[in-house]
Amino acid sequence: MNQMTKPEKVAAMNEAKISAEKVQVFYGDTHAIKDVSIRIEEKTVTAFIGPSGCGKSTFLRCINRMNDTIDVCRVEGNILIDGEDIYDPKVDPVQLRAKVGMVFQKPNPFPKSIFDNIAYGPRIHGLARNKAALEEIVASSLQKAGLWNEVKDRLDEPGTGLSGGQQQRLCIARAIAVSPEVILMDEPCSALDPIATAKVEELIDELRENYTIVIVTHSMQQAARVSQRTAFFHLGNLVEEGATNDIFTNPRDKRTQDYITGRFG
Ligand SMILES: Nc1ncnc2c1ncn2[C@@H]1O[C@H](COP(=O)(O)OP(=O)(O)OP(=O)(O)O)[C@@H](O)[C@H]1O
Repeated sequence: MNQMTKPEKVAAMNEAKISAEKVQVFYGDTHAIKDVSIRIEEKTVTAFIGPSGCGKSTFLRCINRMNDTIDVCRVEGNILIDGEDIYDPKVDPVQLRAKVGMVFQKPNPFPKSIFDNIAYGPRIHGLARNKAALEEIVASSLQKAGLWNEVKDRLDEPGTGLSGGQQQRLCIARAIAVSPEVILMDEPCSALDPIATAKVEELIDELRENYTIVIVTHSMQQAARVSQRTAFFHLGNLVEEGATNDIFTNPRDKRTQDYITGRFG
């Protein structure tokens, strides 16, 4: 009996939160993602790296169907989250994007108060029973994003009045407010100075306790600092994926080695 249960347990521990199989993405005639299969582990930070134009953002956007919003874009293959096909016609993309939140390169707070930036998602998804419950969600989201102490006395002020780094943490808090399971980050620090970058990186490290995080970054130092897994893309192909430390110290493919040693890209 014990012999039966043990392998099952091991399999469960290795279960992927996100599993992509033979994904192809086309923008009209441009074949941007070529036959990409990857398993992304739960409560782990996975970094997507690779030279400009290799398809990192395109593949990231497949994970919450943001590419649906681009007319010429066509996605083929399978992407499962918790074993469920996210491209199934029964899946509502709005619900999917609450479960799979996204943070963009440039902080993009709504032209609303700090409070309303966070309250917006919970309101449209009906997550709070009353005003007190909404206030509780706003406070806890800002706390989780490490911003509460800086903004608790100015919740009625515009989100756009915060510094760039604070705005990015506001956007992370906004993503957290609808209780996502996965957070996609597309170069979240590229518009931030080194101090704000360090704060966001610290936050990413804390968030991985509760969320599965996928981050696109041009900074190999950042990938090395924040991620446990790294995937290297090149010309639309996923060249290799593995433990971050292995990818940076012992890459299997010459293209990865050339990229991480600065020979191209
Ligand atoms: N909206 C779009 N319409 C047409 N082609 C696009 C679109 N977005 C991306 N592409 C093309 O798809 C390919 C992959 O682009 P993508 O932005 O995913 O690469 P990336 O690795 O994220 O690049 P970068 O690091 O420069 O942001 C490129 O050839 C790009 O020109």
